[in-house]
Amino acid sequence: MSSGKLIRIVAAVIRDGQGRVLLVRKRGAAVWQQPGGKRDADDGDDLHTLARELHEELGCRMQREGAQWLGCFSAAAANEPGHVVEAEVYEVKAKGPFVAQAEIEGICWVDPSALGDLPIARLSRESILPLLVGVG
Ligand SMILES: Nc1nc2c([nH]c(=O)n2[C@H]2C[C@H](O)[C@@H](COP(=O)(O)OP(=O)(O)OP(=O)(O)O)O2)c(=O)[nH]1
Repeated sequence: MSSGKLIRIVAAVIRDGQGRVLLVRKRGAAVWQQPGGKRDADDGDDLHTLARELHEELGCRMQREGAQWLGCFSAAAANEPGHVVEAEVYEVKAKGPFVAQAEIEGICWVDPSALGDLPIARLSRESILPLLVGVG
């Protein structure tokens, strides 16, 4: 993808026992997206970024063991017009409860095969959630 400024993030797929996927909506944002975010200078690696972001957003503890890299995907960024988001995406397990923290307005669990007309960021709707249909 060539247009726009690039925002690099690390994003998480967290699933429940029924295969539903956890999405978050940031305060003031219109669309649902994967938990995660930009790397900090102090982060040792992608899983460190993810564990920090998941704790900040959801108050949960991520397990590094068993994390599975799903790929690197790009789309028009949801909350920053004119920017492109590029995400390293990992499926991870985390110990809940999952509770929306300050910067998060809400959380929801979606069935990737039945998204309906829920407003979902393009990266998730077009690249990440389709990978998960009928898997696990
Ligand atoms: N975290 C995340 N961001 C996404 C996804 N899809 C998507 O377009 N984005 C966009 C939203 C924002 O424009 C940008 C990431 O910003 P962010 O707000 O999540 O990152 P952050 O928490 O580290 O940001 P900041 O508050 O420190 O600026 O990428 C997604 O699935 N997860």
